[in-house]
Order: sequence, then structure tokens, then C-alpha cells
Amino acid sequence: MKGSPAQPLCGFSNAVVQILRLHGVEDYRAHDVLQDPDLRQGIKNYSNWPTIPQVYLNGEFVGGCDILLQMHQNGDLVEELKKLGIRSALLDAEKDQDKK
Ligand SMILES: N[C@@H](CCC(=O)N[C@@H](CS)C(=O)NCC(=O)O)C(=O)O
Ligand code: FES
Repeated sequence: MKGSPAQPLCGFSNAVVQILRLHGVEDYRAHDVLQDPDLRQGIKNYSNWPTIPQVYLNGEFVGGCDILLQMHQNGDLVEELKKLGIRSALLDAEKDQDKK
């Protein structure tokens, strides 16, 4: 990403942080490519993906901001988190809504 989860330095990186936060995912490793030109280019070569941010789940490249947003909207992100043993906080939020 650009910047840090606490202080994203680009709207696209910020969007990824916010989507993860919605799902209660705050504990992940983030690397600031603005601090490391080799990482900035190297990660693009590694994933064959031209832009930052890049999201990896269990070391597997998932996509950038647009793809994460899409997965958020179509429910895939909840499923992918489940595969990692992470229960999305959004599921509990939905339950709370049902009660009302
Ligand atoms: N549509 C992209 C948005 C990200 C993007 O366009 N990133 C640009 C601007 S921050 C980028 O990384 N450019 C190459 C660079 O800055 O090294 C996505 O889904 O992630
Ligand atoms: S830093 Fe300008 S769009 Fe990301």
C-alpha cells in the first residue's frame, strides 16, 4: 500500500484499509511502497499487476482496490475470510440489524 493502515497516503490504499476494517480485519501486515522503491516495482513484477495497493490473503494475490470492493459487495470477501478462519464482523452487524 501507500502509507500505513493508520495513515494511508492514497485514496486507493485507504479504501482497502476501510473495507478490511468494515469486516473487522485490523491485524494484517502492511508494507509502505513509498518507503521502498524496490518493493514498489518488485511487487508489481511478482503479481504481474501494475498498481498499488495489492491485497494478499494467505500469501495469495487477490487484487487491488477495485477487486476488493467488488468482493466486498458480492459477498466473496466474507467467504474468503471464512476460509482463513476469520469471521467477518459484518455478519454480526447483519444479525444485530435482524433483531431490530
Ligand atoms: N484501479 C486500481 C487503483 C490503484 C491505482 O490506480 N494505483 C496507482 C496510483 S496510486 C498506482 O499504483 N500507480 C503506480 C505507482 O504508483 O507505482 C485498483 O483497483 O487498485
Ligand atoms: S498516489 Fe495518486 S492516486 Fe494513488
